[in-house]
Amino acid sequence: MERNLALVAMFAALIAALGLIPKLTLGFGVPITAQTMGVMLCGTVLGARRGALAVLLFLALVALGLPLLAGGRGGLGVFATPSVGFLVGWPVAAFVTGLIVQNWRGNLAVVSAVASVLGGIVVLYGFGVVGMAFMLDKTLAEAALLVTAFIPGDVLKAVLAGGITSGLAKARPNSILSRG
Ligand SMILES: O=C(O)CCCC[C@@H]1SC[C@@H]2NC(=O)N[C@@H]21
Repeated sequence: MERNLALVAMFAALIAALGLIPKLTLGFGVPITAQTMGVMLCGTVLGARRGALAVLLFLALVALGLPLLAGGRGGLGVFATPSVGFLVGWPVAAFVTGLIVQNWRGNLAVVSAVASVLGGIVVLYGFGVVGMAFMLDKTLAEAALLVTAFIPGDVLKAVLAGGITSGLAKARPNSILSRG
């Protein structure tokens, strides 16, 4: 129990730490950020439930005003930006990513990378597109076209998440809760 809580807090802190890497804000107001890789890692390492909880804890701290989003942003205002769909989708992305890793045996690096693509890109972009269409007053098709700008970076993050998860499993097998 205490160990679960500590790991959830540690991964919320990991997402915050990845926010120290400078973001690149695109013309339509949603940044390219390394924090998405933290969301993927929450799922691949902690599994569905604990991974989603870590992301929810991170978002709760952001909502309370802590400047933990890349570029030092925080507060309820960030949920009224074109990023809102992605932010709402982050816990779901971690959950789906974790669910896939928990249920799919096979090479951990490959499974984690593929799970990160499915949860952290396919599912997450669904939320992101709806949020962007709403906030930017665009059609779903127009918003979907805009998010393609994130694909190369996010695929790279998914591959990195796979490698990091597999490396962690070799160094500290007990830390991989998704394969418990
Ligand atoms: O910091 C924010 O405003 C939230 C950012 C949400 C960014 C989304 S997550 C998926 C896609 N990949 C990125 O690198 N950025 C977007």
